[in-house]
Amino acid sequence: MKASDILDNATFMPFTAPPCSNGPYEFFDREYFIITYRTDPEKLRAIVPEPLQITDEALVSYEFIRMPNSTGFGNYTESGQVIEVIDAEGRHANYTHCMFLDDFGPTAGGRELWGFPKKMASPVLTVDNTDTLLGTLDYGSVRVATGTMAYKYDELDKATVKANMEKTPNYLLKLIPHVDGTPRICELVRYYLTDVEVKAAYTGPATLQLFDHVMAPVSKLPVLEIVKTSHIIANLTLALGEVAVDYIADAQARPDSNFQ
Ligand SMILES: CC(=O)CC(=O)O
Repeated sequence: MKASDILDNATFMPFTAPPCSNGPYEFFDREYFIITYRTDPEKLRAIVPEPLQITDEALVSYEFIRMPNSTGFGNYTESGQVIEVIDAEGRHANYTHCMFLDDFGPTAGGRELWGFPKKMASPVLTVDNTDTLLGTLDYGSVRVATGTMAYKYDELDKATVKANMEKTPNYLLKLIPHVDGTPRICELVRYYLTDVEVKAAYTGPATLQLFDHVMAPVSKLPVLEIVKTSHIIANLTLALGEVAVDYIADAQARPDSNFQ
């Protein structure tokens, strides 16, 4: 195979059977169950990368997301934690801390393309006992998260939900090592959700329990108080990302730096 042929198709590995398509990445009936809670600000400060800053409220959204119908990634579920932050431009933004999926395609593609911090596990989002929205996350045989919410309790304004989803910048810390183990890509990546069509949006009383697991340490951001909840069904496109900060280039440009 010629180098030019490799470069023409150099996206995901394996080269001859990539785990996902090259996009666009559209989601139909994407269902979110989100429980936003207050946590320990010192624990957040220790993990949020600069120039992002935590908010005074120290909020984390624990999310269960069902994606029954996506282009390029399949039919899958994910669960994890997103931290509310202020970005360098002073905007309210999201920083994805960890996500656990049951589908290899978006796990590999999400890591390699945008830098989503995804691992494989077993999340479930369902309606239980007819009246309860239930989200669970198991890592191997161990339960690490359980969320419950009253099903379709109080309706939210769909236009407000759509506006918030589209205007909020989302950030990721993309890390890809060089073959010698040193950092090759170390970037803060920004992406947006586009073409959002909100089909249903509800809020209601909820509970969230997080349990200790060394490989899925969601309980390291403890639940102090639940402050808001939502259950949203929407069609949307996950847009490609842009590099907000290149930490390696910035370090190399500093005159006092010994980072090569
Ligand atoms: C790649 C993805 O799967 C993105 C997402 O989690 O929405």
